[in-house]
Amino acid sequence: MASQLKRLGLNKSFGGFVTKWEHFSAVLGLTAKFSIFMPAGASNDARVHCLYFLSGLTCNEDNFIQKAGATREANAQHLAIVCPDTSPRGAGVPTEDDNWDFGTGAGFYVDATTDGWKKNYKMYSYVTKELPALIEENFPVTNRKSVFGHSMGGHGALSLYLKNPGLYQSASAFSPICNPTNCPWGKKALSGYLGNDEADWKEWDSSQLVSGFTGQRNEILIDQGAEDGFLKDGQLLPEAFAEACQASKHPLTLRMQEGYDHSYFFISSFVDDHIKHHSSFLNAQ
Ligand SMILES: N[C@@H](CCC(=O)N[C@@H](CSC=O)C(=O)NCC(=O)O)C(=O)O
Repeated sequence: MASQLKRLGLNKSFGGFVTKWEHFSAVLGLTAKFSIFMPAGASNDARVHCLYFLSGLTCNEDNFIQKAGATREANAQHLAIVCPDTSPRGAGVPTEDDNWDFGTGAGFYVDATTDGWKKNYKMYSYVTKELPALIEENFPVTNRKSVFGHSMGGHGALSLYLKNPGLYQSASAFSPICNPTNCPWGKKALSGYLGNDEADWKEWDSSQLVSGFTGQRNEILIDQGAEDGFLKDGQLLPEAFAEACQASKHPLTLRMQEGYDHSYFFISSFVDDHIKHHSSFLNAQ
């Protein structure tokens, strides 16, 4: 194991292992943490494909791996799961801890360009470039990967997949922020990280990116709780993404799940379906 990684935790789960790590991120300019699940039997002679899970507002590298109950099915499908943090920590921007939906815990998986934020808030480059390189160098994984996420992380999963044709085999999301240029969370984050020119926001909005996607149009799976308060508040806008997919002929399964909310009770109820969805693409060859 390369010396740039410091192990912070180790737990056995369904035959595999969850470990937690700290490293210095050159992209973020700060120490960063991530969790990773490695299924039983993974080794340098038996490398496994990798799922990246992007968490939502207020989360860190622990929420999904501890609360979603994903390790049983990941072990069964012989898939690793990597869970990065949701923002840089301790960047020292004066207002970064003032809001739960902007700044710390709310990096939105973009590369910031505005003064104050642009030095450290580079979660897009961290998740798409630096972290996979680190994982592929230090763990028994292939470079074949897929991405999924929740809420802000659902926006991250869809936008990273659509912005990087061929990088990910598949994408899925739980209650994603589908159209950030048109909802309060998204407008706040995109104006704060990118500035007030709305033309600059479009390249981070999945509902606008889907028409220009040049990769293989593999089916996207979205689960959305019908009783989700953030859906009712107009933060998620799944109908905008469904319309964009229909116009672009991008295959989409959008499941409205009766009675479910925005929580990890909802995520854990359907997480096995998402892991099987990704396995059908990742393990197809
Ligand atoms: N009161 C909540 C509000 C924040 C919240 O609901 N965060 C969600 C993601 S919302 C969109 O990105 C979440 O995943 N929370 C963590 C959890 O473990 O449930 C709060 O302060 O958590």
